[in-house]
Amino acid sequence: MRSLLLLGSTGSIGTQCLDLVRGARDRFVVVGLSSGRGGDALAAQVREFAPRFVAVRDPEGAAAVRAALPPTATLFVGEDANLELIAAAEFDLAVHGIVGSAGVASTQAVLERGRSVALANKESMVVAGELLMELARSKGVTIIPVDSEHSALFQCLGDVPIDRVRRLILTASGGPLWERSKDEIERVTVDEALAHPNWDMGPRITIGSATLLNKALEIVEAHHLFGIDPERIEVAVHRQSIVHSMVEFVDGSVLAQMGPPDMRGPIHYALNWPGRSPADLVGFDLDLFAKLTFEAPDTDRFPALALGWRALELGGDAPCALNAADEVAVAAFLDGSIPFTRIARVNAEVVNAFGSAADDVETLMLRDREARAAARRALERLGAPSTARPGAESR
Ligand SMILES: NC(=O)C1=CN([C@@H]2O[C@H](COP(=O)(O)OP(=O)(O)OC[C@H]3O[C@@H](n4cnc5c(N)ncnc54)[C@H](OP(=O)(O)O)[C@@H]3O)[C@@H](O)[C@H]2O)C=CC1
Ligand SMILES: CC(=O)[C@@H](O)[C@H](O)COP(=O)(O)O
Ligand SMILES: [Mn+2]
Repeated sequence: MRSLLLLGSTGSIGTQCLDLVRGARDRFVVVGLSSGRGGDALAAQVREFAPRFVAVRDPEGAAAVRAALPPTATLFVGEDANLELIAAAEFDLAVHGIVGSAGVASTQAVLERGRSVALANKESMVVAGELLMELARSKGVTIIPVDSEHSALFQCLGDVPIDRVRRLILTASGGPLWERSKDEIERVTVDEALAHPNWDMGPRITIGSATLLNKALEIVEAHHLFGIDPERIEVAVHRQSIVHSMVEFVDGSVLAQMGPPDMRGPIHYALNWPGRSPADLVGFDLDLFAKLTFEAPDTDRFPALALGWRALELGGDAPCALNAADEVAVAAFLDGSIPFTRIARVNAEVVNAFGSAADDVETLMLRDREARAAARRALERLGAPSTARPGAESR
C-alpha cells in the first residue's frame, strides 16, 4: 500500500489523481489533502477519502471542511497549512497539484522530509529548479514529473545520460489561438482564450497555452529536470497533443511517448513509478492517431514562447520573475482589466529587469514578490485599472 499526500486536491490535477486512487483503493491510501479555498469541494473529498490530515489556506473555507473531518483527523488552516501538513503526515509520495509559485515551499518541504514528489507544479522547477534538484539529489529522492511533456521525456530517457541526447523536442498544442491572425489575437476574449482544444485544465495554465508562455515555462522546467542546455531544447507545434514530447539521441534515433490527451496517464505513471501497473486508459487508437502533424513555432504571433530561453539566458532570478509576472498578468486578463496581448508584453518587460543571482528559496520568493510588484506597476503604466488584489493570482 502506498500512502499519498495530495496537495491541491480540488483542482484539475488533484481531482484526476483522486479518480485514479478511487479505482485502486487496494494500492493507494490518501493520508493528506489540501486546497486553497477549502469549502464544499474539499469537504466532499474529505468525506470520501477520510484522510488523517487536511490543510486549507483560507480560514473562511475551513468550517465546511471541519464539519467533514473524521474524528481523529487534524485540520491545519492558514498560509503555512501545507507546510504543517507535510511536517505532520507519514507518507510515501506527495502528489503536487497546487498552482503557482505558492507551491514552491511545499516542494521544498517534501524533499526536505526525504520523500519523492510527483510534481505537476511546474512553477517549482521554474522558480527554484536548480536548488530543488540539488536538494532531491542530496536526500536521495526523486522528482517525478507529471507535466505531460516532462513525463514523456522522463519515460523516453530512462537511464540514458543526458550527454547521449542531441535534443529534447517539447510538443506544444498551439492552444486555442493558433489559427488566428495577429490582429485577431489583439481582440481575443477571455472565453476564447480559455477554450483549449485538447486539455481541460485550470485557468492559469490554460491561458499559458493560449499565449504559449506555458511552453516557455516548460523549457525552463526541462532544463532543470534533465540538466540539459537551453540550446538543446526545441519546441514543435503538434495540434493533436498525442505525441507528448520527443528525445533525439546522439545517433539520430528519436523516441516519442504517445497517448490521447489525458492527464491521468502521466499521473498514473508517477503514482506507480518506478514500475508500471495496469490502467483503464486508452492507448493506441487508429482514428485518433491517424494524422499527426508538426509545425514550427511562431514567436511573432506568440512572443511569450521566446521568454523561456530568454529567462534562462538572463539566469538567476529571471525565470522566477517571468513566472510571477505571468501570474499577475493572467489574473488581470481573466478579470477583464487588460487585453490578451498585454500579458506577453508585461512578461517581457519584467523578465528583462531581472537576472540577479539568488542562492536560496527564501531569496527567490522575495524576488517573486518584487516581480509581482513590477508587473503591477507595468500594468498600471500601460493603462490597466489595478483591480487584481496583490497575492490573489492563481487562486
Ligand atoms: N491541469 C493540467 O492538466 C495540468 C496542470 N499542470 C500544472 O499543475 C498545477 C495545477 O494545475 P491545475 O490543476 O490545472 O490548477 P487548478 O487551478 O485546477 O487547481 C489548483 C489547485 O491548487 C489549489 N491551491 C491553490 N493555492 C493553494 C495553496 N496555497 N495551498 C493549497 N492548495 C492551493 C487549489 O485550491 P482551490 O481550488 O481551493 O483554490 C486547487 O486545488 C499547475 O502548476 C499547472 O501548471 C501541468 C500539466 C497539466
Ligand atoms: C497537459 C499539459 O501538460 C499542459 O501543460 C499542456 O502541455 C498544455 O498544452 P499546450 O501544449 O497547449 O501548452
Ligand atoms: Mn505541459
